[in-house]
Amino acid sequence: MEDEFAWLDRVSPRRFFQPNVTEGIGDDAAIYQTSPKFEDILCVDTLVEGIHFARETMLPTDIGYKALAVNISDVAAMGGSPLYYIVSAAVPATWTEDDLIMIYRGMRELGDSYEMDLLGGDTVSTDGPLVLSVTVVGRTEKGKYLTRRDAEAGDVLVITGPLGGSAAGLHLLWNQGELDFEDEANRTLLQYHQRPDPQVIAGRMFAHETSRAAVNDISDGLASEAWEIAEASEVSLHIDQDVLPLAAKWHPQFSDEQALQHALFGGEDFQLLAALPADEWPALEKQLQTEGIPALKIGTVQAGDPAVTLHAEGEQVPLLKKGYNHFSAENQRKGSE
Ligand SMILES: Nc1ncnc2c1ncn2[C@@H]1O[C@H](COP(=O)(O)OP(=O)(O)OP(=O)(O)O)[C@@H](O)[C@H]1O
Ligand SMILES: Cc1ncc(C[n+]2csc(CCOP(=O)(O)O)c2C)c(N)n1
Ligand SMILES: [Mg+2]
Ligand SMILES: [Mg+2]
Ligand SMILES: [Mg+2]
Repeated sequence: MEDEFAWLDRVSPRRFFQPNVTEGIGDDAAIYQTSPKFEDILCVDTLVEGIHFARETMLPTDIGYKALAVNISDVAAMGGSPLYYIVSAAVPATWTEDDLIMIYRGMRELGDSYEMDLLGGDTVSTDGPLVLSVTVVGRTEKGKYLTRRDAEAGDVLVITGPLGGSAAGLHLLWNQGELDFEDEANRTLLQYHQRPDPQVIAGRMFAHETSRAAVNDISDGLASEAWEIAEASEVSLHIDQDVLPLAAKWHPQFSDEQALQHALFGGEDFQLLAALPADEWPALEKQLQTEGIPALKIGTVQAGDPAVTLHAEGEQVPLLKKGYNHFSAENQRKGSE
């Protein structure tokens, strides 16, 4: 298999039996209406040992925290609040009962902060790696959910915070023999990788404080997620390289070019990327700042065939639709080592 999604189209149902489904396969999460006031949000993401984490890169508490965080991030990208979660764990003999308790402690730490309830799950043994699959249910007010389809020419393109921190943190973990965990600059990058902060408040603001917004969370890298908005909305996105908030910009270990590559293609940052009407941005920016969210305008939306262009020093370069692909030759090799 070379592509994560080519086959999906062939198995996607062409119609729904249930009349209350409003969004099926295709966005960050599914949406179905459950009451006159609300729509429910449903999503699942999986973390696999050796692919998403390793014993060397994450404590059991971090693994649990991140397994839930990546799902809350998809709820945030739909403009909702997370409510419930269930967990499927495939556990090899190399992981102890204490490890599992710590994984659940990490999940609970984050879940409690959102007043989410753990409602169930499933546990099986495996002779493969540890696999954790978390399903989250969230909710948003009727008609208020956000898709990737609503970007229009003239919009501003906004990001909720620094990019590339997760990839830089992972790079430190793998490549820095004696990593100084007391160093503040290192700790910041490790935190981005090990305990990403899903942008629920920002997602709620995009849903409620704009007349329209197209939103995606950054799991596979800015380039890849920008392309998803460009394709779903049939617009051309223009990103200004000089204003991109690079998480590793001031870290002595990374060159500016490395920090940029991590931001564009690294992934797992879990910031929200949003396109919204330009005249609504100044007021929203102030509201986001009041909440302590360092959101920034990083570009614009223009009419044209789906494309993403990076502007730097008077030059424009097309940004490749490159991001983390589970089935690329590179990642296949890594997985089988
Ligand atoms: N195996 C699958 N079966 C059915 N639908 C799937 C499957 N894998 C993905 N999807 C659907 O495809 C869409 C895109 O999934 P994808 O996992 O890329 O979204 P995401 O969670 O935003 O990204 P990431 O997994 O990188 O965090 C979603 O609507 C998802 O429900
Ligand atoms: C040990 C280890 N090696 C590599 C990575 C990097 N990584 C794994 S999956 C992924 C993209 C998001 O996945 P998904 O599309 O499933 O959300 C990235 C950037 C990691 N986190 N840990
Ligand atoms: Mg997503
Ligand atoms: Mg997913
Ligand atoms: Mg996801």
